[in-house]
Amino acid sequence: MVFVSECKSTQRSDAAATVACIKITIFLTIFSAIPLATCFSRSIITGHSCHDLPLTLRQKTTLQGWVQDNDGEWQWQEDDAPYPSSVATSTITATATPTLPSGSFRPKQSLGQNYLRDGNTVAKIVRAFVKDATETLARRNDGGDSKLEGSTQQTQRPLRAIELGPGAGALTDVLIPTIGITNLQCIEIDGRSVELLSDKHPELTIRHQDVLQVDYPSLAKQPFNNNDAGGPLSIIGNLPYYITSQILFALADASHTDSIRSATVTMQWEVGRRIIAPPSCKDYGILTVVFQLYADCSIHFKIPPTVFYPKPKVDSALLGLHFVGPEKLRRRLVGVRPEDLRNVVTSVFQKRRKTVRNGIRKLAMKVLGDEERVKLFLDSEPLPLPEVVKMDRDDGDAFALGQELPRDWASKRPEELTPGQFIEITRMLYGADEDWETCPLRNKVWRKLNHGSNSN
Ligand SMILES: C[S@@+](CC[C@H](N)C(=O)[O-])C[C@H]1O[C@@H](n2cnc3c(N)ncnc32)[C@H](O)[C@@H]1O
Repeated sequence: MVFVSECKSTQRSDAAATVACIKITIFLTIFSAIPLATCFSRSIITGHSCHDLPLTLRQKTTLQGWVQDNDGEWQWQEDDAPYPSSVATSTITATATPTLPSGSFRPKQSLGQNYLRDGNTVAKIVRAFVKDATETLARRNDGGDSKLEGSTQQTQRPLRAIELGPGAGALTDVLIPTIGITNLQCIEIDGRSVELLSDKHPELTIRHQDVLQVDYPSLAKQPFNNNDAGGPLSIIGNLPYYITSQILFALADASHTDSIRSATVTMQWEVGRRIIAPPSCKDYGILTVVFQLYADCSIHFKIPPTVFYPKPKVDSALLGLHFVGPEKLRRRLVGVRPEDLRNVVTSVFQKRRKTVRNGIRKLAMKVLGDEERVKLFLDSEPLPLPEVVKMDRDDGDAFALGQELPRDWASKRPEELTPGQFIEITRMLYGADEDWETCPLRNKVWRKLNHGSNSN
């Protein structure tokens, strides 16, 4: 358009010049549309977002990653896209589900408050939650009557649900008649929501608390009602996206004690893609390695911005995470300590464009102490697989099938290695507990040290 108006401003009467001008305009229009069209068609075919577009053509996001603080402790730096400003209230119809109390209840962007306003989506999320929670119990083959690690209590009920961030109760209102009010507890930081929900559902237990400070193992031991003796929890939540990764890492840690069995949670679409990414994909990273090791993960469905108030600029996903639990996790880790694995994956993914050799060198120096030993480690052949992994591999277990390291493992890029292969690298660098069946799984490995209770 700019080009056309410039052409007009010359006011040339020469017809040939005008025709040339129009041709150039058409050419430029087509030319500038090619990258967008390519990206659009590729995203339809592959489902991938257009990460490789220049920043001018896509939304700018903050960078993610692990950063080491002054104490040498790794901290996860959130990468979730900043929340866009609220859409004008006038564009939201009065029939939205649920309605927020008029006047006083303005969504707080700082708390990631994007409320569900579509009854169908609410119903789909609750259905997916019930499916995840019951399937996980069935997968473990124990009908839910298992003991929590470190507890003598038996669970009586298969479903004890925790809703994270209930807000004005869009999900809560449907969960209560579905699973029963005494089988549900909510955790919410916003006092306005706590008051609103307490008025609406006086019998509901709502914990006025920061979700990042929840001590899941002790929550799992507490009975929810008179017929309950405590037991594993099933999580549901339309999460506040600004702390998605931190919430998920806390759940992974809680699965060490079998305190959490399943999680059915919304998240930014791109974060969901990272969790389910296959190796050699640009979405593959720390979240992938951790959650494909700790859980069976799937995306239930994509959620458009239009079902939220205010509308976020990003698409969302509903994910189902079925935690494998301490027994299977120990079998997969074969004596490797999760904290050692964390050090390895955070080191190499900090330098994801470099080879594993370059990404792990500094950590190897810290662990092994001298250059010679580091060189030996980096040049060494993979260890023979532990017997239990061979057995699982022979049984066709998908995780074990991907565990063997290639001989040139050190010259691979981090995203080319499977979660099982990261376990093998960690075993080579740190060694592993011989008695893998009882190897300790600490309370805090993936979550931040200042989150949750101080026990470890
Ligand atoms: C995306 S909204 C979901 C609200 C409601 N469940 C819905 O779907 O309409 C996220 C909710 O999490 C709450 N929240 C945000 N940060 C929190 C935190 N650190 N601890 C507990 N709740 C938090 C917000 O106040 C809000 O109610």
